[in-house]
Amino acid sequence: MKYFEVNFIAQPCNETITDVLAALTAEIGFESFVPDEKGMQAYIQQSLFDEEALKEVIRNFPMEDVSLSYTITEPEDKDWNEEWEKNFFQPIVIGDRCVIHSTFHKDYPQAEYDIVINPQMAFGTGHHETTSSILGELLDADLKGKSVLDMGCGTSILAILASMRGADPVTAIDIDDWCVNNSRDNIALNHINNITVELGDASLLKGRKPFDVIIANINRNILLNDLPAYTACMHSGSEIYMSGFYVEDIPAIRERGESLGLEFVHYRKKHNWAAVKLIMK
Ligand SMILES: C[S@@+](CC[C@H](N)C(=O)[O-])C[C@H]1O[C@@H](n2cnc3c(N)ncnc32)[C@H](O)[C@@H]1O
Repeated sequence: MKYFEVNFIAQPCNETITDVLAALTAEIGFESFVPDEKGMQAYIQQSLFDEEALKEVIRNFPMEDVSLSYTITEPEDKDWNEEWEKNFFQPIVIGDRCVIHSTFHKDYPQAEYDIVINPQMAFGTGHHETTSSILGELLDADLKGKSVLDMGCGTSILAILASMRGADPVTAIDIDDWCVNNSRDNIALNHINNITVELGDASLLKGRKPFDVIIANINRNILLNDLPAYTACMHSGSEIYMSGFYVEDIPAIRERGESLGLEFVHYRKKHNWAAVKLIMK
C-alpha cells in the first residue's frame, strides 16, 4: 500500500499543538504521527489523502496564534520498518501474561502466552497503546470455542492471541496486501492453524454467519462508517472490542453502537488512546 508522508511545521511548536494536530488529521484519515521539536510527520494512505480536507484542518485550527505549514513526500514502498524493527522493536510483556517478541530476539521474558511477530510493514507489535489495550481485553475475555473476527488485523497479533486463548475459528481481514502476507507469515511462525486471513474490508462481511466476538482496531472514521456491517454479523450476546481513536471520540463511537443495538460495557485508556467493549443486546 502506498503512503504519503506529510511534514508539518508548527510555529510555535509544543506537545499540545502536535496532539491537537494529530487528533484532527486522524479524523481525515492520517494513521501514524511522529512529533518532533519543529512539528510532526504524519502518514496517510494515498487513496485516502484529500488535500482540500487538510487545508480545511489548517484553516480552522482551533488554537490561536499558531502558524502551520506542510510539505508532502512519498516514502519508498519498501520494508521501511526493517531498521526500526531490528534496532528498536524490543520484547514487550502485556498484563504479566503475554510476551511479544521477534524471531531475532534471543533473550526475552517467559510468559503464559508467547507470540512471535515479524512485523515488516504491518502495524501490530503490541507497543502501540491501541494494540496493547485490546490485548489486555483479550486476556480478560472468555474466548474458548468462540468464533472471532479481527478486522484491520495488521500483523494479526490480536487474532493470534485470540486463537491461543481458545477462540475457534478465527477470521482476520485487512485492506492492505502487505498486512495479509505478513499475517500469514506470523500465523505460521506461531504454529496456529485455525486463522483464515482475507484481503478486503467490511464489504467482505455481507451475508456471513454471526461472530461471537469482533475486534476492530482501525480508526474513528472507518469504525463509524463500517460499524453497521460489523453489527450485521453479531448475535445477541456477541461482543465487540474497538480501538484506534481517542478518549474524546468515545461518545461518537458509543452513540453509533447504541443506535445499532449495542450496549456499552466499559472503556480503557492509555495516553489518551481509547479501547471500548460493547455487547449486542
Ligand atoms: C491500527 S492498525 C491495527 C493493526 C492490529 N490489529 C493491531 O491491533 O495492532 C489498523 C489496520 O487496519 C487496516 N485497515 C485500514 N482500513 C481498513 C478497512 N476499511 N478495513 C479493514 N482493514 C483496514 C490497516 O491496513 C491496518 O493494518
